[in-house]
Amino acid sequence: MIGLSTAAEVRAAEDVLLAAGREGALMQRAATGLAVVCLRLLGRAHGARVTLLVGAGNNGGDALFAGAQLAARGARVTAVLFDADRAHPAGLAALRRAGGRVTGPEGPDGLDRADLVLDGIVGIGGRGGLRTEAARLAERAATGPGLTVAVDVPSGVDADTGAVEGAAFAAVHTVTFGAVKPGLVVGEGRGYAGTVHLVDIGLAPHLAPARAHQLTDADVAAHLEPPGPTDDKYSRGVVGVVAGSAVYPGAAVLCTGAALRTRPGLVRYAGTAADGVRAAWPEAIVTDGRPGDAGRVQAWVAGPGMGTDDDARSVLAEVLATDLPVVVDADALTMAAREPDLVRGRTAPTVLTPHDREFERFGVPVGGDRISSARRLAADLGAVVLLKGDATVVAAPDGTAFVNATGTSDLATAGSGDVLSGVLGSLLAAGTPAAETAAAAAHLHGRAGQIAAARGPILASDLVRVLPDTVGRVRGGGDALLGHSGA
Ligand SMILES: NC(=O)C1=CN([C@@H]2O[C@H](COP(=O)(O)OP(=O)(O)OC[C@H]3O[C@@H](n4cnc5c(N)ncnc54)[C@H](OP(=O)(O)O)[C@@H]3O)[C@@H](O)[C@H]2O)[C@@H](O)CC1
Ligand SMILES: Nc1ncnc2c1ncn2[C@@H]1O[C@H](COP(=O)(O)OP(=O)(O)O)[C@@H](O)[C@H]1O
Ligand SMILES: [K+]
Repeated sequence: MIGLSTAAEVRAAEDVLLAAGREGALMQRAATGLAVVCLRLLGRAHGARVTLLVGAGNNGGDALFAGAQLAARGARVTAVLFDADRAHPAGLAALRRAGGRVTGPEGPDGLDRADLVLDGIVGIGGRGGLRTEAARLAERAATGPGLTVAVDVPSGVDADTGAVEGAAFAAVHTVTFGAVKPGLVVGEGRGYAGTVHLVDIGLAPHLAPARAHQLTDADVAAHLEPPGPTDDKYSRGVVGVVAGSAVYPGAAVLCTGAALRTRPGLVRYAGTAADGVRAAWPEAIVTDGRPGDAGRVQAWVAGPGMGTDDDARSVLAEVLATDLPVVVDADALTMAAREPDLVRGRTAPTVLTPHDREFERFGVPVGGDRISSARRLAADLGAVVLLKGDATVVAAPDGTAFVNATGTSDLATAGSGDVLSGVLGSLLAAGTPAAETAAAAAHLHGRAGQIAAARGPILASDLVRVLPDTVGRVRGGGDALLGHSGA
């Protein structure tokens, strides 16, 4: 599991080392780690043209020291100082000693010919979008030839939330220090950070336990244990699906198929799409009656394509009245938003899976801080909230959160959410803790998207088709295989 630490948590850990007089060492570790990544990205130092955008804080100091290391190896380094009087003095001296050039925001910045641009404008001390001068140069960097690399955090991105208010530096790579910050992997910030590289500067022993996490393939593999010699079709966890309708059986077919393909023990279906489900999945146990007619299950998935009329409402209420885990998706979310008391007060886990428009039906739009929004709704309803997006966020009522690392825009296709709810129901039926299980489902769904899209555009049914292969590859520790960048 990768911990995501806020700026305050990072500063608190830094303070312990600063109190021990280690300030210089911290910055040297950061700058050296940064220079090493830059060298790797450049492939060579000698003759490479590097522009540093340097703000007045320690973030600029990191850029200056790293620039000095690159200059010492023969790179042609130009530092653009936004505030010449306040630039990190030791960093500036080091750059000058190594032969780097120094200019101001109006000077010859080299951006039009740069091989690499380092964004040391602001780090975790930044507030709001970039100021005018910084915004102008960030824009030129984005449209110029140089590979854009952010120092610690892309300037203009809120390190804690990923919110971007105004202009920000668009990085292809971000080299971050001590811990991955949430804003690099969630919301708008994710798009500005690009590939995240974590540099260890010795903070780990002093960091507070993270309240937000990213799962790796190894974490998710623990939810995908193959059956043992004493297992049978019941012991692996039976999932029940209430979804679809006679007119629209597609959602039921996708959801049931995803549940079957994730953990092929037993899936029961109850509802008016029974004929369609039977035809598509002869392995499912199907009834056109009520949930109570379906037989025993260990978790329910309710919602995709089930409608929102009185019949649908009574089916949802029946499922929510059980003491079993329930996934509330799609039409079931619409009904739960109208009547939150259907969910509040349940003792068994409930997992709500809204996208932004469905989330808003519960009263408040998501806004720029997706983790806090998901946490608030989770605490309000006493339910796990899986907020879909390019980086899906999962929050538990106690504030524990997860940000998914495997999202791919290929998942933006009709029925993709129905597949996710089937995967999730299947994993929840094993009885594992709901929030981490929801995060594991989002991870697996994203991996399925990556695998299915390797050959071209995908349909939701392609996700279902590749699920067994996806499970196998995740079990096999596929992080490297699948190009997981993580941190
Ligand atoms: N502590 C340590 O030992 C270590 C710290 N490390 C590094 O230090 C970084 C934190 O440094 P920090 O605290 O000095 O703040 P920092 O991010 O440079 O920002 C302050 C500057 O930004 C400016 N500014 C603010 N908003 C702005 C905006 N919207 N647009 C434009 N400018 C804006 C603000 O200007 P002011 O408001 O003062 O005019 C001020 O000049 C951290 O991210 C990591 O890189 C590592 O070396 C490891 C060891
Ligand atoms: N741009 C994107 N990048 C990554 N994932 C996405 C993107 N757009 C949608 N998704 C994912 O695709 C799924 C879509 O779900 P949903 O909107 O419920 O679709 P549907 O209702 O058609 O089944 C979610 O898991 C969401 O996280
Ligand atoms: K920065």
